[in-house]
Amino acid sequence: MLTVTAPATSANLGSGFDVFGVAFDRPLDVVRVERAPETTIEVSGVGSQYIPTDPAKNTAGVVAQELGTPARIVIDKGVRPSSGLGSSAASAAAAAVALSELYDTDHTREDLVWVAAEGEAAVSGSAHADNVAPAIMGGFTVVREDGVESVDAKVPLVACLPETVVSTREARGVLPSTVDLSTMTETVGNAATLTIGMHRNDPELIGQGMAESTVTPARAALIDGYERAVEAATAAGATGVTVSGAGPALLAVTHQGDQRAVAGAMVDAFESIDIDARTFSTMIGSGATVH
Ligand SMILES: Nc1ncnc2c1ncn2[C@@H]1O[C@H](COP(=O)(O)OP(=O)(O)O)[C@@H](O)[C@H]1O
Ligand SMILES: N[C@@H](CCOP(=O)(O)O)C(=O)O
Repeated sequence: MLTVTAPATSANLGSGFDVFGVAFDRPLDVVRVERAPETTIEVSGVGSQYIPTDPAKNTAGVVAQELGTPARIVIDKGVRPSSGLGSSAASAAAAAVALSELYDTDHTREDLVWVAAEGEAAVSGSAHADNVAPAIMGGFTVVREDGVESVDAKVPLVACLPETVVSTREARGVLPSTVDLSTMTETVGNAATLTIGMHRNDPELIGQGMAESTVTPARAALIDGYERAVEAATAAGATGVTVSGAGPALLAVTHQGDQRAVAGAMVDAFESIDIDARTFSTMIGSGATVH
């Protein structure tokens, strides 16, 4: 079978709601495909009991439908579902690259971003592409309606995943529908600062540019221990901390050498209120890889 891996990703980075994303080095989903008369899905791995095998409800199955590439699709989940680490996107991204390769379609990686986003639409109710873009293209990505830009940034990150579940669909439901002008100006300034930081591989600028005051507080309210974990990570040297995607994971940016301290501080903060948490220390990584 043809094997493709796609990584966990973190979307939004605070100031880039539905626009910014970064690829991790790990964890990864492994997707194997072979041609078949009709699409079937098998799922194993982390949280697989919560993932539908009906192709119409699984992001990888929706991708097969969109591409017109029926296949037996075998998914080994490394990215826990409903984590804020792009679990549904990792499968969609890996499936898009695998099926395109299997059927030798002439899609570019950017084309496949929009195909994989249809898989996301099927599970979250909106075709946001900010997880599938880095999962397919790697690096730091910027998604607009008419294109995807990517920067091969190298910056240390720590993701902290508490043992709670927040679905993207639920976390989109708590968002305000409007922002005022001064908030918009502040957010544009922060997003631009973050983008310059990515170009310079500068954790200070990226951390400052992650600040955001509309989406982040609404989502933080769904995560027990959020403020405590942010304070602990900041005291341990994180240059910025925000909600990863729709949560419940948190994303911290650090200087080289500070990841271990920041990871430990966040785990301790959650454990102090009896919530288990695990961390992933990673650099910004590559996108989907054919093996
Ligand atoms: N291949 C898949 N991998 C993970 N989740 C999937 C997949 N296909 C469908 N889902 C569904 O998507 C939801 C998880 O997606 P989402 O809430 O966006 O979380 P995440 O932030 O981890 O992507 C769950 O309801 C899950 O059952
Ligand atoms: N922009 C989306 C990103 C959702 O990411 P996920 O990893 O939680 O699926 C949003 O903020 O809703």
